Amino acid sequence: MTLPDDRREAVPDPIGSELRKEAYIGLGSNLGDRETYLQDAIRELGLHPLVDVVRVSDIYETEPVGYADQGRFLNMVAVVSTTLPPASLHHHMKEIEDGLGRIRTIRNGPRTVDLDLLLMDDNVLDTSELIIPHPRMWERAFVLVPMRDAAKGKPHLLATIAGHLDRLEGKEGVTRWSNFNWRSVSERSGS
Ligand SMILES: Nc1ncnc2c1ncn2[C@@H]1O[C@H](COP(=O)(O)OP(=O)(O)OP(=O)(O)O)[C@@H](O)[C@H]1O
Ligand SMILES: Nc1nc2c(c(=O)[nH]1)N=C(CO)CN2
Repeated sequence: MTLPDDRREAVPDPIGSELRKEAYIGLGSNLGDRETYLQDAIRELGLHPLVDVVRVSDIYETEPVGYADQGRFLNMVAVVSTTLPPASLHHHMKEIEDGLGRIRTIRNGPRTVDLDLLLMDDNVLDTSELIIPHPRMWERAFVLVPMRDAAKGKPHLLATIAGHLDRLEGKEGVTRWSNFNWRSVSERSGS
């Protein structure tokens, strides 16, 4: 059935695009095979039926911040498109961390893989489990430098990132490590 033009907008979107949001997720690893942990985490993010990985940054090697006596991190940022509410997306991320062997010891300490929910469109949330935007993201060059890659084509967000980066110290501790290798991720998932 075709509707007259003036009625088309009233038809509900069958896949719920009005609920679809873009979420920025920061990933970090400084134990074991760091690059493989990042690739596995990205692959597993996209295995959820309601989560699509739509963009990824390059991978950066970064000096540890907060607790210095640990190895260098690899950090990157992924953007997912999802209809999940924030708490459910966060739950999915925690399951990935646990599945990839993350053991919580000291705050800011070494980890196989850490996933932080940075932004979810313009959502603002402050619960005991989840704060969005992530409360420390704007002061972390290891987040903002890769986020700049993932925010390509989003001028407003890019300007905000650039404003924070201008004021930040420690950017020299963030160096490009490699492209993110989509191919090896899809090879491992058999698609
Ligand atoms: N936006 C968010 N993303 C991820 N975790 C969050 C967020 N907001 C609050 N949290 C909470 O922060 C708690 C500590 O997280 P985590 O163990 O990853 O800390 P950390 O990585 O050592 O330090 P940081 O939080 O500074 O990155 C988690 O239990 C989680 O519930
Ligand atoms: N370079 C770097 N430093 C950190 C990181 C991280 O991902 N990269 N994560 C932390 C806690 O989330 C603390 N310090």
